[in-house]
Amino acid sequence: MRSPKDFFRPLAVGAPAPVREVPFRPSRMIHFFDPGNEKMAAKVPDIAPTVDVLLGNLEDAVAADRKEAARSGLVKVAKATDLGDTQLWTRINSLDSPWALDDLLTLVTEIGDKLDVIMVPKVEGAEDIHYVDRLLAQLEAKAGIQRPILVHAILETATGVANVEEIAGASPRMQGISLGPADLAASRRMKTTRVGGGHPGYLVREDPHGADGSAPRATFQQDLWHYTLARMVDACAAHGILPYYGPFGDIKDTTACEDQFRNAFLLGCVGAWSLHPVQIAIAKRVFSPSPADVAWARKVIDAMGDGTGAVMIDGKMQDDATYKQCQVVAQLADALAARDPELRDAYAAAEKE
Ligand SMILES: CC(C)(COP(=O)(O)OP(=O)(O)OC[C@H]1O[C@@H](n2cnc3c(N)ncnc32)[C@H](O)[C@@H]1OP(=O)(O)O)[C@@H](O)C(=O)NCCC(=O)NCCSC(=O)C[C@H](O)C(=O)O
Ligand SMILES: [Mg+2]
Repeated sequence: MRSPKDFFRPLAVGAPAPVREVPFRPSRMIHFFDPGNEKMAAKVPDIAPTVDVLLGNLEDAVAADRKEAARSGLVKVAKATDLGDTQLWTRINSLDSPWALDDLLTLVTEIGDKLDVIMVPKVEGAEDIHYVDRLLAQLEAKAGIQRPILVHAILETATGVANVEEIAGASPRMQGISLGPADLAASRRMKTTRVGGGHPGYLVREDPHGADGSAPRATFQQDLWHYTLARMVDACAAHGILPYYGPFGDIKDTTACEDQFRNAFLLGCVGAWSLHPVQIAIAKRVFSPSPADVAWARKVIDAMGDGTGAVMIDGKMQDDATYKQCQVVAQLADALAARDPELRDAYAAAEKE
């Protein structure tokens, strides 16, 4: 094992120095598109300004005989399009596939200077990240890339969940982790065939009640993903990287999509995947704190002065801990407002009320 002192050393001569802190860049929605699908790729110039992250997907949902078309399509899109301050990510094929190596070789050498983050699917342990880490350093050095490409892992196998803490801390390149509920369900042999979301059979039932115990008993659907998401959020927070909910496959059920995204937001996630244009606005709405919450957070911060002690505001006790909670909301609002003028105006208006 290498010395902890070497953690921030480049893994290849001539590769850029690793980042010491993951930069927080708004990433409320990671918008998936198939770069080999000409119709979808043609929409990129219009979609890019409406999303925080545009992701060229090379893995699942791209048919085996379209893998090369997707890879070369992404190179074409990246070279031809000015994405402004929208981030460009890709999801490469899984490390046990015959395509992953060529994905990395082609993308880093051809468009490495435009790629912000590489999403790696089906990560099972730190060794998967170490493999990608070294290879990226070699390719960055070869291509003369000036800043390190970051790595994002998808948590979508039972082994990956068991090792989530070591995955989160495996490399300074680690930018974040997303939940992949479809592959995870298969890996765990769960009996849901959905991509995220709940299941009507996963519920708790009210105790028997009524005179003879036969009154109708209410049931309450439970969240299949709560345990994994909470574990993932803790692992990410402990290692200073960013957690994301992943995909919601029932495109038509925008209400349940919004609920799933909001649960993730409240639990600590900074974004989710949008698979279809209709999910972009949902993610934007959910992962931006509401103007009322931001105004409240600023009110508490102002009232708390140096952030110590206790005060009462509108009947609610505030102290050092609520001050920190409010700072989380206010700092997120500042970062989003810097990118999103509409949001900036909404936050400013709410503060004046
Ligand atoms: C899901 C889709 C296949 C649906 O596509 P389609 O049937 O074409 O839907 P619509 O007719 O409603 O589309 C309307 C127009 O919008 C364009 N479109 C659709 N999706 C996108 C998109 N993502 N980006 C840009 N443009 C998009 C259509 O081309 C239509 O255009 P027009 O005809 O001109 O009006 C499709 O949305 C899709 O393929 N989405 C991405 C799917 C994907 O990436 N899946 C992989 C991620 S989820 C996953 O891998 C699981 C995870 O790993 C886990 O394990 O949990
Ligand atoms: Mg998957």
